[in-house]
Amino acid sequence: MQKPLNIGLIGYGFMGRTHSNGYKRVNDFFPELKHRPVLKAVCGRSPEKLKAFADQWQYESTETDWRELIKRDDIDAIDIVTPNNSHAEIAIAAAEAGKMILCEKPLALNPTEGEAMVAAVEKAGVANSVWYNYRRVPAVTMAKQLIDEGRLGRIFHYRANFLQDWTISDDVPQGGAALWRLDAAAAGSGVTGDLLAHCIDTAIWLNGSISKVSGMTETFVKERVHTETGKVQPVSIDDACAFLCRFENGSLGLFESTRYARGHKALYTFEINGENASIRWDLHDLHRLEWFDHGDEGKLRGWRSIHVSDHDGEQPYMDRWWVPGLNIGYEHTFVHHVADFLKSLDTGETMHPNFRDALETQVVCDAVLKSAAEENWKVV
Ligand SMILES: NC(=O)C1=CN([C@@H]2O[C@H](COP(=O)(O)OP(=O)(O)OC[C@H]3O[C@@H](n4cnc5c(N)ncnc54)[C@H](OP(=O)(O)O)[C@@H]3O)[C@@H](O)[C@H]2O)C=CC1
Ligand SMILES: O=C1CO[C@H](CO)[C@@H](O)[C@@H]1O
Repeated sequence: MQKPLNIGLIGYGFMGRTHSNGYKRVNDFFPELKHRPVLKAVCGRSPEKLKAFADQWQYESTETDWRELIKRDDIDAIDIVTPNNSHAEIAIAAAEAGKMILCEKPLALNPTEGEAMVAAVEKAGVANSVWYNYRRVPAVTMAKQLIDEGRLGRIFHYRANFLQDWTISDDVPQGGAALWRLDAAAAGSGVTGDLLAHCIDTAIWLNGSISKVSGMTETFVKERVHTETGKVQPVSIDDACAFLCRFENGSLGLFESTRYARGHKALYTFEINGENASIRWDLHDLHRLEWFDHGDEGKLRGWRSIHVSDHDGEQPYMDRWWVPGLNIGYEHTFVHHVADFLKSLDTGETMHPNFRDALETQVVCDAVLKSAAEENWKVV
């Protein structure tokens, strides 16, 4: 008999759906887990949309004020899937109420908020995690295993991109419920916190801490209509950001993100070059890990395309799904995240990435933005 873990979800948009799907699916595919999420309550400010979501996803109850949700004795874990400017206030209140917390990325608007969040969860001793979900694409997890096994040897280069094209038109407004990502007050930053944060989280996980950065940003469309005021207002988020960095292990990094790469909707790629081998991964072909091994016999040496889908027990997560060779997708990364969170509760092991890990990413984002503004290198 599994122990119920009563979830209070705050926000019911894009991530509200991916997380709810994760909670519903997890025990079917990870039956050994000792906890079972229960969709106890969902919270949002628009009662009608909230009710429709609760009915569709079978939440037991709704709340229109997150403070009321946090006060409830029948909620064990608070899941924060609201815009970035509300993460800190909700998380700190939830920690003070002794709730476990799963928070969406980026952790906060800035490192000051992030530090207060880390202090709150660590003081309260509550389980916490941040949904940097791309770590749990099986091919990305396998890249981590190959690196940790020392197969790449000394690492020289890390490069990553996250490219989109949805804000190219001047007609896209900023702010309000749908377009909060273009409003610095709600989002904190543009592509740096929204997209590069994913690349930085993966990079720190795979290649260790970043010690110095030098960034540049651009805001291509300088003014947009604000959906709430109806007025044309300056745009203060970064539309594009690129940065160079040094990792503590001596390797060099090159990162780029933009919402102005025509033709790209959500292309996340990374490549790592080591002394003995290289790895390449692309979100649009997420099962595939490209692998070059200099130790291969000379005449057969070349890039291998490994389809990470074998359930012989050696490729991460895949033994939980279908027969070898069949694919899973984006949504499964959230199922894996929930599974690993529940496993951490079962075993007492620390879940990663947690608030402290996400603070490290937040600090790098902040240093990149400061470096771009001041046109100099920043020590992280
Ligand atoms: N891990 C990943 O890959 C991804 C992460 N994200 C992150 O997830 C978070 C949410 O993004 P997304 O789901 O796309 O956002 P959406 O705009 O789709 O949804 C936001 C939700 O938050 C609710 N909300 C806003 N303010 C409050 C409030 N004060 N109290 C209660 N509910 C509130 C809104 O409902 P209402 O208006 O009714 O209050 C809405 O349901 C962000 O931090 C984002 O960065 C997003 C996409 C992918
Ligand atoms: O991974 C992601 C994909 O793009 C979204 C924006 O469009 C991001 O918010 C998100 O974190």
